[in-house]
Amino acid sequence: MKLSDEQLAVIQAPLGAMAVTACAGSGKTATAIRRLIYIRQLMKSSRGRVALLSFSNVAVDTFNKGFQQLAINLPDGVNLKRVEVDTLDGFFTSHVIRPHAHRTMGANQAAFLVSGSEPFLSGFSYWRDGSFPLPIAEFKVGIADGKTFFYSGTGDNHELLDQAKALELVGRLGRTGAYTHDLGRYWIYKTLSNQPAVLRALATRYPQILVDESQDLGMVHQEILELLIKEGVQVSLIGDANQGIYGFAGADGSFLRSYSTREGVSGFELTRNYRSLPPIIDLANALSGREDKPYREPQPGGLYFLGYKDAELERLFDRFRDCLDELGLQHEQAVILARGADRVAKLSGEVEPPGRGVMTAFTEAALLRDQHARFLDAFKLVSRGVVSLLEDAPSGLASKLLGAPQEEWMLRLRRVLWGFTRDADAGLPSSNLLGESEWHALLLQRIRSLLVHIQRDYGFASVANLGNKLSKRDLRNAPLNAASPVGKQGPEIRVETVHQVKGESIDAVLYVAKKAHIEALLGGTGDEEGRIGYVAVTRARNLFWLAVPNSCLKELRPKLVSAGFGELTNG
Ligand SMILES: Nc1ncnc2c1ncn2[C@@H]1O[C@H](COP(=O)(O)OP(=O)(O)OP(=O)(O)O)[C@@H](O)[C@H]1O
Repeated sequence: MKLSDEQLAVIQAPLGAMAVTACAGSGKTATAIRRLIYIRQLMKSSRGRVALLSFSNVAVDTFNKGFQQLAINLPDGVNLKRVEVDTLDGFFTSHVIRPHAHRTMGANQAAFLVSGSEPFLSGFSYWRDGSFPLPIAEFKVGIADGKTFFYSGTGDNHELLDQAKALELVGRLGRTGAYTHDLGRYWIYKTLSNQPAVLRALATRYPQILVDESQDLGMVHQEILELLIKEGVQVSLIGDANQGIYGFAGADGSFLRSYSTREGVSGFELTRNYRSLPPIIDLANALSGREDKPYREPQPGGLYFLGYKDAELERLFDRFRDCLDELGLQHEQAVILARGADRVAKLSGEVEPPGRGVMTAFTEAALLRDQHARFLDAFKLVSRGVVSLLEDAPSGLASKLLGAPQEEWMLRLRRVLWGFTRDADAGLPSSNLLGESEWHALLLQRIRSLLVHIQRDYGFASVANLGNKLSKRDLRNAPLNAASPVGKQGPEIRVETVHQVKGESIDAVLYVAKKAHIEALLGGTGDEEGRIGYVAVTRARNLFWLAVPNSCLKELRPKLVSAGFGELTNG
């Protein structure tokens, strides 16, 4: 790969804090990895480490793969052991929460993550006059002028909580050692603020931190980074403010936008889009007001719109598949996008997991594993299911298994449950099997032997009414993954929300939109709905199809044509 001058300028800049504003498809991944290695080279024999932090495990995997490839050819002198890639939450969990937060929380054991569904959390609900109690898992944390506050809801729909009441609940939960995802950030901030030695040690160990996708940094993450900056850490931000689509979660992109104007921070730009064909970049430029340049030469593909109605989605998908075949694009390299999870479920004709109670957990886990390769979600369900079959499991066991257990026996048990979840041949049976006869019989047999193993090695007996709990009464004698008789078949191309494909490059995108989404897309990146449209458009390498409801086709046609879309007529 021949790096551009802009990419090289970022990679080879002298040591120091930087703000890199980059367009979609500009090779942030390749640039960030090389910068990471270059920083470590500049640090010479210093013992300090460099961390590259991002938001998703997928991004971390991509960075790690790229890093491994480059690392092979590096001279021995580069100290690659002192280079780390992690998610922001993963990084702060291992360096702050797990080893140190319990002291600030007042807990007598290491902190552990709870998902929100644990029964014991019902004792930590926030009671409001004349309304339902708010579960503590719905508490969100903000920071203004260095003071933390608790709220619930999102965006304009948020509700500031009674701070004294909320703080009492958070503190009481903290004393048990438990924290929810959102409260984790609160405890990181509190731990670093209240234990200066921990902050100092972290800053000494990681004098250089790069944050990718930094438009998604929320208020609390920003304040955590500010603490490190004050302590001398050089923080570099890389991101694209036009792709900020987590405003509802408190990330408004302002940290990235203003960072380059700070004293001591150098600003850089990446303005060449390596991903998309020129017509797609023209639209992205028009939406964002940028003038990014294409790298690829024109070739068949581009931007098109067509009408659809919900009753005829199959026809829409057929046409899309035909077009992929004509262009020689693989169906696996294409995606169908929708705005929300409900819509995704409808478009993909998703199969409802059959069963009740613990059986639903196992059937859903098998479907998640086999239909979506969502192993972690499947593991969570299997863990909860299995723990609910144990007579005398310690309280919070399922949550501890999902978090980061420290006790050796729990780590072993977690490995056993992971093995059971992943292995369709010896563990959780395949969802291709007939539900009532084959799948259920195998599940029962394997769960029984798993429980025997757990009793022998860990001392937990299983519940008495196992047969009842694992009843097959809701299973049909059809493959578990077969649609119910009234259900639809799926489109055979993966269907995702726009948020799920953030960061990806995809050959062909079909965005099945509603009128409001199209208007927002055409309105540009000034607001979050517009940025969501922008993210959808800029995932596409060769082809972007916008499916427009027939009911508003006439009204939107002129705007779409003037934005550069070609129309695909019916027939
Ligand atoms: N110098 C280069 N020459 C050729 N291809 C490049 C170069 N730099 C990056 N690319 C390619 O550009 C594509 C897009 O890169 P990448 O996915 O890192 O974009 P990104 O900046 O993260 O985009 P987004 O923010 O939209 O997700 C990748 O296929 C990558 O291999």
